[in-house]
Amino acid sequence: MKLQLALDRLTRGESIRILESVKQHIDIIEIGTGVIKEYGVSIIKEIKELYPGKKILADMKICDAGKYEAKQAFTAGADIVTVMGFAANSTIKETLQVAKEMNGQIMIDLLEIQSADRVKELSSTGADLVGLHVGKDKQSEGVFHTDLFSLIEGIPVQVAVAGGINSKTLPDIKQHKPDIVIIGSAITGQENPELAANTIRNIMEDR
Ligand SMILES: O=C([C@H](O)CO)[C@H](O)[C@H](O)COP(=O)(O)O
Repeated sequence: MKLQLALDRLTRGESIRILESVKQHIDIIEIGTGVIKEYGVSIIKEIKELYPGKKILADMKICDAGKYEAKQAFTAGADIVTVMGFAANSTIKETLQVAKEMNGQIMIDLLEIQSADRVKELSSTGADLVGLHVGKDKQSEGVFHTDLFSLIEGIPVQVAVAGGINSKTLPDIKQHKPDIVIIGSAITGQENPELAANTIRNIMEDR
């Protein structure tokens, strides 16, 4: 199980300060959609250069012009790029093709996808990594719940989970053995991000 740190709603300086304090606890650095919108894809390049040993996920949330946007992120140094599960199959396929050519990976964000049939269809296009995700705005109605795992039951995909996950909800989520746990605010929004990341890592590792 890998820990992905989501850098959202942060400045470049805040992102790097937090990364410096938590780097030993995390496996994947997610550069949030808003951060990419603020600084452009050059922030992907900058963070990859600072942390060459970490996988970088660019949360591009691609929903159209798949080839062009996936290329932008992979060229800048992303290892994984997100594409929305509601995008047209042609968009999904184009991004998967770019990932193959550029030795990267696509994570399909299942935000607001409610049908397992759609996940099956995505899997049949070649997608092998999906994200079960409760969006920031919807978290006021409830954060990530393990019920969401039913969407991928029996479908041969790796799974990431995201949406307000914290040290209290993680133990239950862990029982479902997700491949990647994505955590943002429960680390970046804390007074002591290093302590928060360490606590989360300890839960993941049963320490
Ligand atoms: O993808 C995300 C969201 O859509 C905001 O852009 C977050 O990175 C993801 O939800 C994890 O962040 P937290 O919910 O703060 O843990």
